[in-house]
Amino acid sequence: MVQQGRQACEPTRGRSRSPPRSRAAGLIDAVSAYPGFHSVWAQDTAFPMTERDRLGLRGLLPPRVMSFEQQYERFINSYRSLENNTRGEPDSIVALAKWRILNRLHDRNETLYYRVLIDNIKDFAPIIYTPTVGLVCENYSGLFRRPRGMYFSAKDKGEMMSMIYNWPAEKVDMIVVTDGSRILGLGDLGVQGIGIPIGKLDVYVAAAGINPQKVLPIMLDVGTNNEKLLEDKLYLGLRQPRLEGEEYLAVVDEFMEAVHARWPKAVVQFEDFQMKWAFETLQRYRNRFCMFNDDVQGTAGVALAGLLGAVRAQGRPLQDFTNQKIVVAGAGSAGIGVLNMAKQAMLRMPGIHRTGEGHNQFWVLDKDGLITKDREGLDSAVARFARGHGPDEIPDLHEGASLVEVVKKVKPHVLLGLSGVGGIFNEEVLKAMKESDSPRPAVFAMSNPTTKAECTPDDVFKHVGENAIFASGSPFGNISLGNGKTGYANQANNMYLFPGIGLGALLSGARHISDGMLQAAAECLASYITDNEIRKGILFPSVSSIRHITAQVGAAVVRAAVSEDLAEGCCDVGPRELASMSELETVDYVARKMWYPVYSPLVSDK
Ligand SMILES: NC(=O)C1=CN([C@@H]2O[C@H](COP(=O)(O)OP(=O)(O)OC[C@H]3O[C@@H](n4cnc5c(N)ncnc54)[C@H](O)[C@@H]3O)[C@@H](O)[C@H]2O)C=CC1
Ligand SMILES: CC(=O)C(=O)O
Ligand SMILES: [Mg+2]
Repeated sequence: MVQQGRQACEPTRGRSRSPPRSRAAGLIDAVSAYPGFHSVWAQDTAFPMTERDRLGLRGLLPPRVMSFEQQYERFINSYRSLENNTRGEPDSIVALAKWRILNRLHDRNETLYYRVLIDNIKDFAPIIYTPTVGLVCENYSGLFRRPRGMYFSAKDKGEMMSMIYNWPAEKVDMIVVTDGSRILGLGDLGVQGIGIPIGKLDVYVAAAGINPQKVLPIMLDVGTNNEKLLEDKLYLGLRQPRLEGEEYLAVVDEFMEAVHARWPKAVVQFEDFQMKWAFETLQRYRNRFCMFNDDVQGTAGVALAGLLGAVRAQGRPLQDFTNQKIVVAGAGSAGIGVLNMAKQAMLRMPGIHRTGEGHNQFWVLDKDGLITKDREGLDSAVARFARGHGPDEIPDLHEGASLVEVVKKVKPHVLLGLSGVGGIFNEEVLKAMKESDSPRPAVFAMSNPTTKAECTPDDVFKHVGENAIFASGSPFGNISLGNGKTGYANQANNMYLFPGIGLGALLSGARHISDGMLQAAAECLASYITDNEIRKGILFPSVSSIRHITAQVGAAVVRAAVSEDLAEGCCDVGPRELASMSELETVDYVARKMWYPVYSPLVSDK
């Protein structure tokens, strides 16, 4: 019997990942056959003597057997020394050094890596996720040492159905796939975008307790339009312009069919696709496969939770959401996703049926300014939110009006940025927000990574005032406002939701991921924060509680799937058992399903 980690579901026994059952010269063969193998089963100096004998490792390790705790402490000490030794160096150098040390740990001992990550998620999320993951993607070809995940390229057309069986693990539960076309706010990074699925799946392991042997990061390399990368001698991707139209869709179709054929129950998360493909693929696959688009749907839920928090912070009842004036800078996949979900939420509020679909509390800007009905060639997804003219339109703003003009005239309750452009909430814009009609003006600078944030918390508390509420996509530190007061720098990132959406979808065995499941996830996050925290300006819980939050969100998603009759169950728990669970029992069930990293005997006598 082979084990690693602790999880209620049976651990994966992959083909080449299966550890040897007797004296294992085979261990070495397997290590060379697949580079990920070693780190999955490795315990390094913690291998007990009995296992060293059985695995043929006696003499290949120093004689002293260390405990897991000692290895853990040794790593944390090295990490802290690195922090001390790099103090004063440029941020990017320090961040990459930290990423390297963590990545090396991952490559040699996955169990220790994930334990360190889970226990220190607040410290390490900014390294394995935003903002450092952005820097890693920008430099990926140069940083490359060993592969993680799978790569399907335009040249693999017709081969994907057999290629998918090259992945050595027998079972895969969670897949994050990108085509690298819009990596954070950094644009087209081609094959180098693989860093994003890797980072998102590390968050899945840490937050949702998905067994790392059952996750699969995937890059669909359909070329790149990034000239700098095409000219870079080290660039690891296809050197050709991006496929477009039917040629592009044929690649994604073939990939989705291949995944579904091998792992019909796997949840597929689409990540960082440029807007046109984000929406097109979502519509194309969402009723056929268990998939979702994190940028469109995960972000929307997190933003909605923040918007509802901003209403509560004003001391207003939630129904007052329908009267909130919201200015959104960015009409891309994330911005439009947020607007759609916020609009749906408004339409569900009591009283709104009077005005219905025509009710428009949003002012949306893109790179050409305010979007009005005068704009030519508007995409239908955006047109829904275009402002009109006439006596009902107060204030009357012209097509293409600038952000500062819009903020000055609208006096919004919330200013939300998903533009991918750093610094556009400048001093003039923030000073205009001071005149907001809200007693707690809210500014959400949600673009990533940090360099692309529309503003910083310092700017907000300085120019908008101490009553302001701030949230950003990448982490910032809180601000001391003097007199013992704190300006809270909330992190409004889809990491609060996607792990719970994925885990809930998986455990419910849902055929697809419905709007109701996504809405349940958002409402669960929104209700997580207490009134007392909200009054202080805290809209989102600490990242340190992410595993707890994810259990709650996951359970909310399971229950929604059950109530919509979409759940088919998972492992040995069927839909009837899921339906019979109370709310608390569902949370408990979801939490018990989470994998937790501990060493287990690799070889037992059975
Ligand atoms: N905090 C979070 O959880 C998330 C943050 N994001 C961030 O949101 C940003 C945008 O992502 P997508 O919508 O997918 O990109 P996108 O490329 O689809 O859309 C960007 C939009 O911003 C507009 N824009 C550009 N310059 C502008 C300006 N000066 N003023 C107003 N609008 C401007 C563009 O015209 C476009 O409509 C990225 O930085 C991404 O990292 C995305 C998903 C989740
Ligand atoms: C957080 C995220 O998904 C993004 O910035 O694209
Ligand atoms: Mg994303």
